[in-house]
Amino acid sequence: MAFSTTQCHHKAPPPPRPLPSLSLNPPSLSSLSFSSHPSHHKLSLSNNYSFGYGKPHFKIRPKAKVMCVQSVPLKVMISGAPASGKGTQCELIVKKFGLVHISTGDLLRFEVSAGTEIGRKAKEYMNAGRLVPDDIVTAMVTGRLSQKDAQEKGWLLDGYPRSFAQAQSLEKLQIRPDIYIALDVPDDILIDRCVGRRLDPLTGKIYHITNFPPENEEVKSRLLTRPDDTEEKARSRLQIYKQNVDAILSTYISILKKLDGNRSKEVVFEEIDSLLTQVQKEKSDQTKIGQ
Ligand SMILES: Nc1ncnc2c1ncn2[C@@H]1O[C@H](COP(=O)(O)OP(=O)(O)OP(=O)(O)O)[C@@H](O)[C@H]1O
Ligand SMILES: Nc1ncnc2c1ncn2[C@@H]1O[C@H](COP(=O)(O)O)[C@@H](O)[C@H]1O
Repeated sequence: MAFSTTQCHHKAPPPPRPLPSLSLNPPSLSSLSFSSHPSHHKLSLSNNYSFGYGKPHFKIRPKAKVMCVQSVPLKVMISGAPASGKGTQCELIVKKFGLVHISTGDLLRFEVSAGTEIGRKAKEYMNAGRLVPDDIVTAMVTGRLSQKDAQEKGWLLDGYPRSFAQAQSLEKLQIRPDIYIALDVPDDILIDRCVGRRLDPLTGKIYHITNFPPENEEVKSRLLTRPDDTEEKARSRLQIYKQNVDAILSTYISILKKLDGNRSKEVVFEEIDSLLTQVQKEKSDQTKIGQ
């Protein structure tokens, strides 16, 4: 099959709200206003209410609290080497759980294609398959996590943290996921997945020339290749991943779930689905107990 070799700077369409006010300074904790306290999820009628004029002749004394239990937003981190299938699983997770997908790679590609100051700084690192400096990425992620949609619907962080320092930045802001999913895939498979990866700039869908070929000629004709998906750059990204992974995992060891990512995407998703459903249930049970 002949595939387009056009290079792209987009893995997905631009984020719902572009980030024009991205600053290189991370927002302070107070401006992030993360709150998952159970009391914020209930409406309590604890007062007595009287109706009528003069001496009240009708009084309501609700004995029970009236509660409005909302589903508790999930906070998920997904990690793994380049091309381990994070983006592919995120498409499926978002469809089922409605979380806000925050991919640092996508955010950076958006900045690059928009020609912003951040994009100009990030481009040389990305094209060389190196990590973009922490201060740039951390400001971008914390800014996005603090937006209303992510706080209300829950979030799915993909591609961050990628270094111990990045993990510590989130810890300092008390931003912790409920679960940390790590996809494990052998090196030779990762390289093949990188080199064969193609992206649809229109839908953001991720394809592979042999594993997931496009549905028709129209889609095929518009597929793009990421500039950092050459074998050489993929190997460099993999090496950087290996240098950092243990230190990052140590931060999330208590909530770490390691999964075999070298199975069909449907089978991998089945396992993720069951883990997230379990976490969601535990969170919602805890909220009910807290009320
Ligand atoms: N379970 C799977 N089996 C076979 N191929 C897969 C599987 N999951 C994803 N792929 C393919 O592997 C390639 C990389 O997938 P994807 O973009 O989801 O990885 P990623 O972890 O998000 O990568 P990166 O960190 O480099 O952005 C794509 O071409 C995708 O179609
Ligand atoms: N968390 C990150 N820290 C530094 N650099 C990053 C981070 N996330 C993404 N990048 C850069 O973007 C490319 C592509 O990322 P993908 O997650 O593979 O889409 C990556 O190689 C870094 O240069």
